[in-house]
Amino acid sequence: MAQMKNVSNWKDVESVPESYVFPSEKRPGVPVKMTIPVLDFDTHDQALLFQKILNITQEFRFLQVINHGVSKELINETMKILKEFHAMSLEDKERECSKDPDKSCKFYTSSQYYDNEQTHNWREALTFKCHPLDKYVHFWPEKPPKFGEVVEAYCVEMRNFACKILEVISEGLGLGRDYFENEMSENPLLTINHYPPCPNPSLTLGLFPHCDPDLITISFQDVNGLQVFKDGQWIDVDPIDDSLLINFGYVLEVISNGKLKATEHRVVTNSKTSRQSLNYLVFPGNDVTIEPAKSLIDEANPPQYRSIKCNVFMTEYFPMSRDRDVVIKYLASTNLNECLK
Ligand SMILES: O=C(O)CCC(=O)C(=O)O
Ligand SMILES: [Fe+2]
Repeated sequence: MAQMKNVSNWKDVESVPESYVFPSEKRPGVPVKMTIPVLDFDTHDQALLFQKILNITQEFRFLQVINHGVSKELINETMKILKEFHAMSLEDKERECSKDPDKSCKFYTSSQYYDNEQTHNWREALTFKCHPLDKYVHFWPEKPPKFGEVVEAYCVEMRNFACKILEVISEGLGLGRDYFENEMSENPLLTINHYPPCPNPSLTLGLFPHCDPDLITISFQDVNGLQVFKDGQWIDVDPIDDSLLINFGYVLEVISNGKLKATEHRVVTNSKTSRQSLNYLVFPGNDVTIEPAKSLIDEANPPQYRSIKCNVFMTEYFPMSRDRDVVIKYLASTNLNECLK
C-alpha cells in the first residue's frame, strides 16, 4: 500500500489512478495570465514598503520579492540537496524522517490526512520544525550528506528575512516594531513539496485550494505551477528569477482584523518536469492566543474574528474542509459545532 501512495515511484504510470482524479468542477481548467508586480525589498523607507505591500497584496494576493538579502547560491544549494532527498527510495525517505516520536519531522504523500481525503494531491512532502535549530536538527534527515549543513543555513536566512518582513508589517499595521517577535513567530516549519511529472495534468492538482494556517509563508519555486485565486479566477504565479514569494495566512488575517487577508492558492501539475517548492511557514507558539490586535479594535472597527488558542486552531484546521468560507466562518463564529459540520 505504501508503494501505491508514492507518486514519485509512478514514473512509468501511463494514466492517473482514480483516487487522484479530481471532480470536474475542481480540475485546473485554463488559467489566466497576469504579471504580479515585483517588490524591491532593498529600501530604508519602511512606511513606503508597507504601503506597497498593502497595494500589491490587496490586488494580487501574492508578493514577489527581489533584493530580499537571501543568497542565491544558498537557495540553489538548498534546492539541489532537497531534490537529492526526494530522489531517494521511499524506504530511505521514510526512515530518515521517523526519528522523532513527536513527529517534528515528517514525510508524506498528498497531505497528512491521506486516509481521509476524497481525492489525493499529486505531491509528496517533507516537513520539519526548524526553530530553535538545536532542538530539532537531530531529527532531520542525515541523507543526503550535507543536508543538515545546507538546510540549517537556509533556515537561518529565512528566519532573518521573516523577522524583517514581519517588522515592516507590524509597524505598518500600527502594532509597533516587535509585535511578531518571540512567541508570535516561534514555531516556523519548513515544508518541501515535490510534484512529480503527471501523465494527465488536466485531471489532477498538485495541491488543492487552501489558505495557509500561519502568519506568513515565504516560498521559492523554480518551475511554474502555483496559482492564486483572484476575482473568481485562477491566476498563474510564474516565478521571476531569484525572487521569493510571500503570502499571508489565517493567523495574520485574524490579528490584522481582516486588513491583510489570507491568500487562497493551489498548485497544478505538468507532464514534462518535476517541480519542487521550498516553503517556510511562520507559526506562533502553541499557547499563543490568536485574536484581532487590541489596538486595531474600537467601536468603528469591531472584531471580525474570535479569540482562539493557536494549538486549538491547528488541531481543528487540518481535518476541516479547506474551503476558505468554511474556515472563515469557523474563525469568526462562536459556535464550533455549527462550523465543524
Ligand atoms: O508548492 C507550492 O508552490 C505551494 C505549496 C503550498 O501552498 C503549501 O505547501 O502550503
Ligand atoms: Fe499553501
